[in-house]
Amino acid sequence: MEEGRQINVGVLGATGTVGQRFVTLLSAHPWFVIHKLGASPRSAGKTYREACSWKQATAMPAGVKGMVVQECKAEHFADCAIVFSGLDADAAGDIETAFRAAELAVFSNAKNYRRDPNVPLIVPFVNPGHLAIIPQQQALHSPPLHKGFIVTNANCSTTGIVIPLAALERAFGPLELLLVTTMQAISGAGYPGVSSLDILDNIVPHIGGEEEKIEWETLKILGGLTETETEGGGGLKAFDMHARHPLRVSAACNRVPVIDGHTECVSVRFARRPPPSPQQVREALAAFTPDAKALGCPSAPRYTITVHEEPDRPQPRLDRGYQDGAGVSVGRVRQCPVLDIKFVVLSNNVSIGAATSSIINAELAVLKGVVPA
Ligand SMILES: NC(=O)C1=CN([C@@H]2O[C@H](COP(=O)(O)OP(=O)(O)OC[C@H]3O[C@@H](n4cnc5c(N)ncnc54)[C@H](OP(=O)(O)O)[C@@H]3O)[C@@H](O)[C@H]2O)C=CC1
Ligand SMILES: N[C@@H](CC(=O)OP(=O)(O)O)C(=O)O
Repeated sequence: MEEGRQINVGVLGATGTVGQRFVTLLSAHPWFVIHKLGASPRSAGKTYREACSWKQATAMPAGVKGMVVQECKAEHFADCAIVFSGLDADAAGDIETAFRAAELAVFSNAKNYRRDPNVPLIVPFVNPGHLAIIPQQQALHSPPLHKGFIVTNANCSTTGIVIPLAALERAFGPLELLLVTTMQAISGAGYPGVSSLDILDNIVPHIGGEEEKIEWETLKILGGLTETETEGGGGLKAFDMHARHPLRVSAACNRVPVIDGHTECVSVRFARRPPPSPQQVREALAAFTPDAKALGCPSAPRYTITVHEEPDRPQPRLDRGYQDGAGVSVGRVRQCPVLDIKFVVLSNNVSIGAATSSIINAELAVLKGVVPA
């Protein structure tokens, strides 16, 4: 990335929970400059200040207050090199496809294209190599210039766990079994989210579709790209989740009365015997240095995984704001009498679970030359 170079970006769904986090982070970004904001037809034509019910702890950035919110039509965003999407999933499918067809680079939080074998599902500290599928996606979906593409990031609960899981696989080889129980914040449901009468003084032991997403997304992210022979003879890359990754996953998801920050209790079994000790696991987690850090992504946190020694950490209220929510916190690493090792993960669902991941994915794409700098 050329020194001092600025890249125009747009934010779709800019008025929502994730969109507001995008706006906050991008307003202070060294490369990306917010050029356009988009939301539903209900908000289009209003200034951002009028359209948005601002829920961030910091003030709305001065530079966006007077910007006029656009309808999410590609022609309004034609002069953006990158578009970040915090769109509601009901709207994201058609809009993101239209933006890709209009030759735009889309970095999406929505679930719609995560399963598509030609769309990378990227957690930036885990599988940036999956950006390699983009030329194939462009050839299929982005004629005539082959410039447009969609990159998705993962479900927020998946993101929180795959970061420590990737660190463990890098140090100790493949994982065989994973059991995870989540305690997910209300902000994960967007704004206005779960009604107060449902969530105060309560726990809701069901989040629609969440367990299935954790179970398959983990395999796509930790799995690899494989070459398959096509009729014409050329090698075609594809995500071959199950064949590549031996892991079996079971997730149980709960909504709890916490505003931000998903807490997850994880137990794992390693394929290699004997398994590592809790102390070896702590050291491997703390030492984990992802490519995003080595390559110099400006939004990568100093510590990807913070390992707590205190017996009562991590906690959402105390740990979700550390490093602006860009890393994950792990604690209570101990022996599991049923599998091998168990621990607790805390991740900020709106930051590393959503907007921060998308932004680092875009930084990686710029540094790797996928998006021209
Ligand atoms: N919250 C979280 O922790 C996480 C969320 N996600 C995903 O990110 C996406 C955004 O989530 P979140 O911010 O929580 O959701 P919100 O409900 O808070 O925001 C949704 C946004 O989508 C816009 N929108 C709704 N309908 C349309 C439409 N027809 N056309 C254009 N824009 C529309 C809304 O605009 P308007 O204000 O005008 O209605 C708003 O800006 C979702 O797909 C979600 O699943 C992923 C990971 C974590
Ligand atoms: N379902 C998550 C947030 C979310 O929107 O996930 P997804 O992007 O996978 O639909 C939660 O409620 O905490």
